[in-house]
Amino acid sequence: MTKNSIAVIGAGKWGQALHFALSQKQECLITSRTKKDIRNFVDLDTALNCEYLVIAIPAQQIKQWLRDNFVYKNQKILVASKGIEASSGQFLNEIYEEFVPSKNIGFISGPSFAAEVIKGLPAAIVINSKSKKLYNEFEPFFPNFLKVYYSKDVIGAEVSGAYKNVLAIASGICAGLNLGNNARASLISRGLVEMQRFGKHFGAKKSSFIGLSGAGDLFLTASSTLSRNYRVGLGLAQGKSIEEILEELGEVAEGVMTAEAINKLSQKHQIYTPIAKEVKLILDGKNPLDSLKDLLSSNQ
Ligand SMILES: NC(=O)C1=CN([C@@H]2O[C@H](COP(=O)(O)OP(=O)(O)OC[C@H]3O[C@@H](n4cnc5c(N)ncnc54)[C@H](OP(=O)(O)O)[C@@H]3O)[C@@H](O)[C@H]2O)C=CC1
Ligand SMILES: O=C(CO)COP(=O)(O)O
Repeated sequence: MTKNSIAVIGAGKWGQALHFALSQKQECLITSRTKKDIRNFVDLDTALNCEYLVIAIPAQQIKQWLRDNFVYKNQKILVASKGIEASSGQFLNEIYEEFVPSKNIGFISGPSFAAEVIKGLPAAIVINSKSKKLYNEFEPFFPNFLKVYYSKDVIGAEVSGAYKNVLAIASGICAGLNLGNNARASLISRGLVEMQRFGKHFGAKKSSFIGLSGAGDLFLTASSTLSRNYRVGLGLAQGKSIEEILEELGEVAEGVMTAEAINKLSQKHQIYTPIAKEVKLILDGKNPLDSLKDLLSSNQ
């Protein structure tokens, strides 16, 4: 293993933005499934030899990717994905811990559109890890335009990052149906309470939901057309099928599969998650306006 070296794995939108950011103060390698014309693009074996890895592969693909490709050599890992595996209902920290000890794993959270990070615009993010040492080692790699905070609340960050994508779909639907700003603000703030309730069940700290990881990322994603998940919601409001929307998008919208994961977990653990439930019903074909009426009307 090459000491003090860093690589990004997954050269999609977020992987490329993180690679840009992490290349400001030192050399940062990057690799991906598909070979790309990016500076310092290397093969996977070279990347896996780095001491520090940042992995930006969509949540639904992580387990298989780790099984097929990952070789643990005591690397320290930052997980950049935001989602919950739908087939198993497993959180990403549970999946990663089968391959890497938890002291070597951290999660990036907070409001951070790749399109802005790759322009060097300022943002604040959080590294969430059981190990403060891991944060101390990763933090100096980040450029000045990214302020990096530390939190121990791995599950709080994971639930926030994943859940806000589902709520962004709901918010996009509300906007697309022209139900007004009042309705959308109600939905977002009730969504914040809903994701906090869900997270609390799995041991998340309440404070994570009012900070950058929770409210910060939710407000960002649920109010901007830069968000893919929000745009999925706009498409659903126009009556497009989810297949058509995802085809047009050509990038991952984690909220789609995470809605399924949350519904699975809510049923199993009896957690009240009405917005995630309606998003899943809409994805399965329910009329979006009927759903929003069911969520927002006083006589329901
Ligand atoms: N975009 C953003 O603003 C942010 C995204 N995130 C999160 O980061 C994660 C990645 O998102 P993003 O980069 O934007 O998504 P993109 O759709 O832009 O890219 C996803 C990348 O994942 C790779 N990939 C897909 N399937 C596999 C697989 N089976 N095995 C290996 N690699 C695979 C692809 O690599 P290849 O091209 O080489 O085939 C693809 O480029 C998501 O969880 C997202 O929620 C988090 C914060 C911000
Ligand atoms: O997580 C994000 C910003 O923090 C990106 O959101 P989208 O995946 O909806 O574009």
